[in-house]
Parts: sequence; structure tokens; C-alpha cells
Amino acid sequence: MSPPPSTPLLDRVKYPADLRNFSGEQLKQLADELRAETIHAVSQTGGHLGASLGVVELTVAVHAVFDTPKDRLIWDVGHQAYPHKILTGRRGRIRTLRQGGGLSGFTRRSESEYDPFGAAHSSTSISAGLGMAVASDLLGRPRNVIAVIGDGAMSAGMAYEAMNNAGANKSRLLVVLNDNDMSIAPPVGAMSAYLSKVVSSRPFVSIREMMAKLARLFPGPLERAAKRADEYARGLLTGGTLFEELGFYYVGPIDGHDLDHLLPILRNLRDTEMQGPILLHVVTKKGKGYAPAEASADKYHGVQRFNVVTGEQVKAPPGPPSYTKIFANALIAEAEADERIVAVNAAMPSGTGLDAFGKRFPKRTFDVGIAEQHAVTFAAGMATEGLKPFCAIYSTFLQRAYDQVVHDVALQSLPVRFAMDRAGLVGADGATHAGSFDIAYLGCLPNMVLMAAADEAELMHMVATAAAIDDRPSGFRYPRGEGEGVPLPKRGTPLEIGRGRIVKEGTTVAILSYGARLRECLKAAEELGARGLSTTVADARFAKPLDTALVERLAREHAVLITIEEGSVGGFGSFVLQHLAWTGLLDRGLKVRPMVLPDRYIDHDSPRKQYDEAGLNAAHIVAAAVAALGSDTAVRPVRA
Ligand SMILES: Cc1ncc(C[n+]2csc(CCOP(=O)(O)OP(=O)(O)O)c2C)c(N)n1
Ligand SMILES: CC(=O)[C@@H](O)[C@H](O)COP(=O)(O)O
Ligand SMILES: [Mg+2]
Repeated sequence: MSPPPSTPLLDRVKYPADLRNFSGEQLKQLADELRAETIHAVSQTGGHLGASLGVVELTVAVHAVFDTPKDRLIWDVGHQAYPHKILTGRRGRIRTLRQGGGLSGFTRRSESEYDPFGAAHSSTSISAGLGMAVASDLLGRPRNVIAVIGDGAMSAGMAYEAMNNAGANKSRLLVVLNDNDMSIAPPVGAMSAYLSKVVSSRPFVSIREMMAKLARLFPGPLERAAKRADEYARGLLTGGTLFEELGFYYVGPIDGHDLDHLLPILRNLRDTEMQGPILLHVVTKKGKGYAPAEASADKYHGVQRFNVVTGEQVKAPPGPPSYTKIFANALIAEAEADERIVAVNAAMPSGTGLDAFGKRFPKRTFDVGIAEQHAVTFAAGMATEGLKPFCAIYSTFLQRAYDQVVHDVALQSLPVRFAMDRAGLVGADGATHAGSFDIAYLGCLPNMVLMAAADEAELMHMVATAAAIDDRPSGFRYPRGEGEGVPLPKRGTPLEIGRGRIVKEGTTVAILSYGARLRECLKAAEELGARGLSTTVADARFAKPLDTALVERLAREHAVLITIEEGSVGGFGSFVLQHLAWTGLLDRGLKVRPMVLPDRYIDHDSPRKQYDEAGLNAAHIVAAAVAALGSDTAVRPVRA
């Protein structure tokens, strides 16, 4: 482990107020120390390093110029906020980042008053910032509001909805567009191409020219013609007209790593009395100042712990392939056989595995940018014409496209297939990224077929099943991380719709699993067996349509029925209970225990510990069964 860097100036800064009297030269040194500290900390924790390195100077400059936390600073996504955390009273805990009990990897209101808005899902900052700016006007509490948003996040509909609203509003809002020409992967789309054109047509506006323009922001007699000339010049020289057409005062592009530019420009923007929104376009490098990050294809967007000297990341011990990889391979196999299959993702080609699909079928793969809502309706459109779209979106990000799923897909019974990766608890990204709700939010929709994979072979069958379902929407969920290591078929076989399977026969306790808790169920069954409680374990495979025959059989033939899923209340267990209630099977003493995620958000930690916290591991299943039986059955004591 490399020693911590020497940081004499940073050591003097606990809060931003401590750096506000630093000279320009001192702030430059502070930025260098902050970068070294960020690299060292993330080398020990892993996390989103590249984005954070790209905003080191911007972070220093904003805190030096603005009066945070009275002035509100909002980081879009919040994955680039590590330097901000270090400067805002959290340096002492920075090496606990993303670890159980430690700092969150994103901004979070409960963590610091310097985080006025929690984030992790992208493109919310302009809306939240505008809300704060309007509140400050209405409440008569003057303050600056600064929203920092990346070029990737700028592709989402929300950002445009917010700019449309802000541009017609007189509230003061500073939007800093942090343009590093990267999303997680290289950014896609016309907006990204437009920004590149803006930057390349005039790389950086000179500071003299910029200051002359900024002077025009100050009150004083301003001739109409001069104003028009200014607008024309800004449009012509910087290509900033798109933002101007939306009602923003556009400034830039400027070098986001040059404090000699950032500081005076931010001071001017702070001091102007101009009303209405301003967009400052800064150009930065993702991974800036750390050679291995700058050189890597993803600019160290998200890294494991690593060696600071070599940049080499700690490799996990070799294990079974990930669910993501199995999904991608299974989809490729289906697409080889059916040329109507197409795949859509929203700025997550590697996360969803669709980068591999894209290599094999470049014309049948669509990365739409961070635009989940569009992704779903785009897929719906393709489905109307007979294509077979698979929409690969993490469970948590599909939340953003809920009305599109309901109104554009389900209501019209269009065969869009939702591949929901990151189902259940996801580890270090924490509650914002947990796939907790999809069973509940999709299960209530008529027309849906819903499946959850118990292991990676099951996932292959579910991909094949979804490919075969062509008259209504379907979805299948699978967890983050590696599979169970089960033998894999060459290709998946379509499952009988709405049929589960018995995995182990027993007589007293029945455990009905939906999804990847199956292994925990089998462990629990063994333990219960050792206590003299013969246990059946079944894999429901489908939440919708529910295997009612299986549910009824388990209910009739056992004293206790436990359902378990990696999801919230209102999901699989609720569907089972609904069915049991209406068939009268609850009326005769059956003890049903639906095990779901608890009614609270589970913080970042290892998935194993998160499931412990959630009460969904084998020991909890055993405890639930034993408690349900109570004194009804003589239970043998636990073996030592
Ligand atoms: C709604 C939503 N979809 C997808 C993601 C996953 N995601 C996190 S960061 C990111 C890229 C963001 O790019 P940009 O805003 O340019 O920030 P950068 O990492 O380049 O600093 C993506 C796609 C997300 N956080 N939220
Ligand atoms: C910041 C963000 O939303 C993504 O980078 C996310 O952290 C990716 O998670 P996975 O590692 O599960 O793909
Ligand atoms: Mg970017």
C-alpha cells in the first residue's frame, strides 16, 4: 500500500471557509494535493475515480468563490463529488467511501449540509437547482445556486425539461456543464456531437475576451445594438446559441482545469446582478492528472482498489461468469437464430453486457444515451413494426421510465422484453442503485410476463422465453455479480409460461423462492432438515402469471409456506398471498411468511452483509420457519 501523499495545504482545510483566503497560487497547489489525496483514498476503497479527478480544479474554484453551504452546490449524479467531500468536513472518513458504515459514493443530504441534494441517478441537478433558486426568491433568502452537470447527463430528457423551464424563468441559476466528452462509455447522440463542435470550433475563449463579455453582465446602460452584437458574437464565436435559444446566458467554452480562468469567471458570474439562468461550459478531462486513468478506455469511471504506482486494479479471484455476461451471450445466441431481435441500452453498454452484443450485431444494437424513457418507447415503436426489442436497463434505472412501460408498452400489449440487471441489493452503490421495486411496479400491470432467474442457466432459459413471447411485454430480473457456477446449456430453452419447479421435496415447511435467493433457500432447507423439519424448496420462476397450481399444492401440503424474493413488499409474496386469500387457502391455519426487503433503504455494504441486514439469508429463513411453527411442532435443537 503506498503511503498517503504529503498535503500541507490541504491539511489546513477542514471546510471551504478555510481556503477562501488562499491566493491563486495556493489554490493551484491545493488542487494538486486534493487530486493526490483523492487518488490515494480511492486506491484503498475503489469507486468512481475518473469523474472525480476531472473536477478537482472546478471543486476548488467553486468552493473558493461561492459561499457554500449557504450557496447551494449540486453535483449531478454525485459520483464526481469525492474531492468535494474531502473539502467539506469529510476528509477524515474519505477512506470509508462505499464501505459498510462509511461515506456514500454519492451526494447525500443526511451526510452533510454541503450536500443540498442527494443524487446517484443522473440529470436531476438543473431541476433541483431551479427549485432551490425559486425557493430562495420566494422566501427572500438570497443565495447562489450552482448545478454541475456532465455532458453524459445532459442527454436525458429531464435536463431539457429543466432548461426549458429555467430559460423562461427569471431566477438566478448557474449551470456548469462539465464537458469531458465521456459518459461511462464515449457519449452518443446529436447533443454530444454538438458540444464537440462547439469545443472544436473555438477550443477556448481567451480570458480577455471572456472578461469583456462578462463585463456586459453588469448593470449599466446597454445599447440594444451592442446587446445584439454581443449575442451574435457569442453565438458565432462559441456556438453557444442552442443554450441561448433556451434562454440561458452562455459562457464558454473554458478550460476547466485552469484556475486562472475559472476563478475570475466564477467571481464575475457570482457578482453579476443579471437575472435568469447562466450556462458555463467548462471542458475537462475525465481521469485528469492520473496517467493510468487518462490512458484507460473508460477513464477509470468505476474502479476496484488499485496500486497507485502502476494503476493496476485488484482482481477478484476467478469465479463463475457474471449474470451480465451470461445474459449477453444468451441474447447473442437468440439473435443468431432470429434476425428480428434488437437490443437497446441507455448509456450502459458495458454494464448491461450489450457492448458484446454490439460487437456481434452493430446494426441491431442501440445505445440511446442516458434516456431510459426514450429507450422504452423507442423499443415499443420497434415492436409495433415486428422487431423483437430487448431493453436492457438496470432495475433501478427502469424506474425512470415507468409511465413509458405502462402507457406505451403494457397498455398496448407490445412485446418489449425488459432485461433487468442489478435486481436486488447491489453492494457499494447502495440504496440508490438497489433493484428493489421492479417486481412490485411491474407486477401490478396487466399483460406482463415476469420472471426472475435463480441461477445463470435459468437466466439463459428466460432470455429464450422472452424471445419466444411475441404478443405481450415480458421482463426478467437477475442480480449483479457472478453466477452460481452451475453447468450451462449451449442455448436456453423456452420455459412453459407461468410454471415453476420443485427443487427439493419435503413435507412440513415449503419455501417458494422467486429469483436468486434459491441457494439460500436450499441452505435453509438443509438446516431445517437437521432440526427435523422436512422442507420443500420450489423455484417460482414466474411472478406473473403465477404458478397457481404450485402455490396451492405447497399451501395444502405444508404447515408453513415461506415466500422469498430480492424485492420490496408488494411483489411476489403479495401476489401469492392475494391468490391464497381468494382461494380460501388461508382459512385453514396455513402459516404464510412472505420474506421481502424491509421497509427501509439498505445502505452500501457488501451484498452478503446487505442481505443480512435485510434479513434474507439462510439463517433468517430458518428462523422464520421455526418461529412460524412455534410450539406446534417439536423442533430439535440446533446442531453445534
Ligand atoms: C438515470 C441514470 N441512468 C444511468 C446512470 C448510470 N450512469 C452513472 S454516471 C453515467 C455517465 C455520466 O456521464 P457524465 O454526466 O458525462 O459524467 P462523467 O462521468 O463524464 O463525469 C451513467 C450513464 C445513472 N446514474 N442514472
Ligand atoms: C454512477 C453510476 O450510476 C454507475 O457508474 C454505477 O455505479 C454502475 O454500477 P455497476 O458497477 O453496477 O455497473
Ligand atoms: Mg462526461
